[in-house]
Amino acid sequence: MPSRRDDRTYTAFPRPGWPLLAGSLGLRWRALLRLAAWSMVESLPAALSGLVIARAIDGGFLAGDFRTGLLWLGLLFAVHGVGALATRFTLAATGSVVEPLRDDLLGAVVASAVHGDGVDRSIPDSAKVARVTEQVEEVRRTTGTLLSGARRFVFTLVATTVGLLALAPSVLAVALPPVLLAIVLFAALLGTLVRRQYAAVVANEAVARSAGEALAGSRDITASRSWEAVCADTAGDFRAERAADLAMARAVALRGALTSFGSYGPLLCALAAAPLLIGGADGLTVGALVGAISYLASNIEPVMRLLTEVLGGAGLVLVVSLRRLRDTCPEPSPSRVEDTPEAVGGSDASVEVDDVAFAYGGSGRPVLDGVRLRLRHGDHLAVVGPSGIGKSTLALLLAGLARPDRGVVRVGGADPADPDVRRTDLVCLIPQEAYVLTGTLRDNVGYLCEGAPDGHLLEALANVGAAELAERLGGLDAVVDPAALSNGQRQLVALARAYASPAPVVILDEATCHLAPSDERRAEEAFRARGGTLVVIAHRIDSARRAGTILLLDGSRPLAGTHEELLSASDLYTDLVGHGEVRLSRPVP
Ligand SMILES: Nc1ncnc2c1ncn2[C@@H]1O[C@H](COP(=O)(O)OP(=O)(O)OP(=O)(O)O)[C@@H](O)[C@H]1O
Repeated sequence: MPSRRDDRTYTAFPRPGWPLLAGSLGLRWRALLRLAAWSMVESLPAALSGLVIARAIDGGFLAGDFRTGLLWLGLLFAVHGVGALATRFTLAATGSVVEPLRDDLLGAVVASAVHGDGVDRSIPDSAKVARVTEQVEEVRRTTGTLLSGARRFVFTLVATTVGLLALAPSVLAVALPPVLLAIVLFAALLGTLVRRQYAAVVANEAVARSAGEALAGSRDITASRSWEAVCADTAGDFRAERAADLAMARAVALRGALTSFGSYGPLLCALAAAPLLIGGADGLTVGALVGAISYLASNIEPVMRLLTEVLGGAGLVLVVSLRRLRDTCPEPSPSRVEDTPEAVGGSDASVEVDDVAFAYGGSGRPVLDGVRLRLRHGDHLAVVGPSGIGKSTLALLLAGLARPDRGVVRVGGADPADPDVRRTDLVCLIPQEAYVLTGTLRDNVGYLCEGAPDGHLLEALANVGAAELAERLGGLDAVVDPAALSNGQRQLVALARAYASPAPVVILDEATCHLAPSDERRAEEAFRARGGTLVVIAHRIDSARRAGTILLLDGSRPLAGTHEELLSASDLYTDLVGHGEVRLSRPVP
C-alpha cells in the first residue's frame, strides 16, 4: 500500500479537556523536573529566613555583637539573591511547559472542527472560532498562572514548615491547625465555586447570544415596532446572568473570608501563645520567636493568598474554560478518515476523475476537456474512441505520469502524480509498446513486487497465458534478450509483470494488441479474476464488450454506458463497432 512521509492523523488529537492537558504536560516532564529543581532553589530564602534572623538576634544583636548580627543578615541577603536568580530560571521552565500547550489545544480544536461529528462544513462559524480561540488562550494563560502559583504554594509551604520545625516546633504546633483548617474549608468550597463560575459563563454567553440576535435584527424589529416584545424576551437572559453573578460574588466573598482566616489566623495564634512559649519547655528564645513570626508573616500569609486567590481564581477559570472547550468542540469521529493520509490507497481502491482538462505543453487546444469518471474497486472499464482522441493521455493521467491542467484525478483516494505517493503500489500501466528489461525472467516479472516468491511469479505467467513462453525461455532464471522476443511475447511478459504487482488498479493501454483475440480474452479475464480495478484502452470491439462500462471519448462530450446503451446513444460508437475496431484510424474530428 502507498505510504506518505507524514503519517500523522487528525484523529490522533484527543478532544480538548483534562486528558489533553495532562497528556500535554506529561510530554514535557523534563521541563517539569527542571521547574521543580529551580523551585527548590527559589524556596531557599523561605526555608532559611527565620533561622538566620533568630541567629542574628540571639547570637548577634541581643548578645551585643553587632558584627555577628550583621554577618547573619548579610547571609540572608545573599540567600535572597540566589532565590531571585532561581526565579529567573523558573520563568523560562514554565514557558517551555506552557507554550506548547497552546499548539496542542489548537490542534485538538481544529481537528474537532474539521472531523467533529455533526459539523456543518458549509457554514463558516467565525463567532465560534473567535470564542474557541479565546478559550484556548484563556486555558494557556491560566495554566501558566496555576502552575507557577501551585509550585510557589507547595515549595514555600514545605520550606516554611521545615524551617519552623527546625527553629520553633512549639510555634509550628500552634500555627499549623488554622492553616490546615483553611485549606480543608477551601477544598470544600471549590466545588461550589466551579459550579457557580460555570453558571456565570453560560449565562453570560446566553446574554451575548440573545443581545446579538436582537441587534442583528434591529431593522426588522424597528420596522415592526416590536422592541418591547424583544426586550421582554431577552430580559430573562439578563436576569439569569445577574442571579448567576450574584451567586458567584457570594462564593467569592466566602473565599475572601477564608483567605483572611488562613493568612492571619496562624500569626494571631502564635502571638497569643507567645507569652506561654517563651521560656517554655522547649526553651523558645526571643530571637527564635521573632524568626518564627517572620516565617508566618512573610511566608504563610502570601501562601494562603496564593491558594485562595491565585489557585482558586486561575484554577476556577481553567476548569471552566476547559469544560466549555470540551462542550463546544464535538468529538472527532474515528470513522471519518477519508481525509486522512491513512485512507490513501486503502484496500477499497477506486478511480475518480473529476472535470479534467489536459493539453500538451505548447498546443493551446486541450486533448481532454470535462472528463468525469468514477470507478469502484472491482470495476472493469473499456475506453474507446477514434485515434488521437486522447485515450492514452487519459491512461497517463490515471497512472500519475501527467498532471491535469484542471480538475482532479484520484486513484485509491490519492493523487497518483503526488511524488510523496508510491505510485507503483497504487496503479500499474502497461502501454502498447511493452517494455522488457535485459535480465532474467524473474527480474522482468518480479520488477514491481520485489521479493515475491517464485510461485507468485509463475502463477502470474500462467494466468496471463505465458506459461509456455516461460518454459521455452528456460524458466525464471533464464536471461531474456528483449530483441529476441516478438511483440506479442514482450506483451505477455509485461502483462505477467502487471498481474504480479500489488497495484489495485491496472491500466492496459492496448497492451494486448499483438496477441491473438483468444489470447487477449484469456489475459483480460485473468485480470478480471485477479481482483482490483481494470481499465482497458480497447482496440477490438470484443475487448470493449467484455467490460462492464465503456467510456467513449469523442472529442466533445465523453459518453459512458454499456455496449447496448452506447449503440443506441452514439453514432460514432455504432460507426466504431461497424469497423470491428473501436479505435478508428481516422483523425479526430
Ligand atoms: N507527447 C506529446 N506531445 C504533444 N502532443 C501529443 C503527445 N502525445 C500525444 N499527443 C497528441 O495528443 C493527442 C491525443 O493523443 P493520444 O495518444 O492520447 O490519443 P489516442 O486516443 O490514445 O490515440 P491512439 O488510439 O492512436 O493511440 C493526439 O493529437 C496526439 O498527437
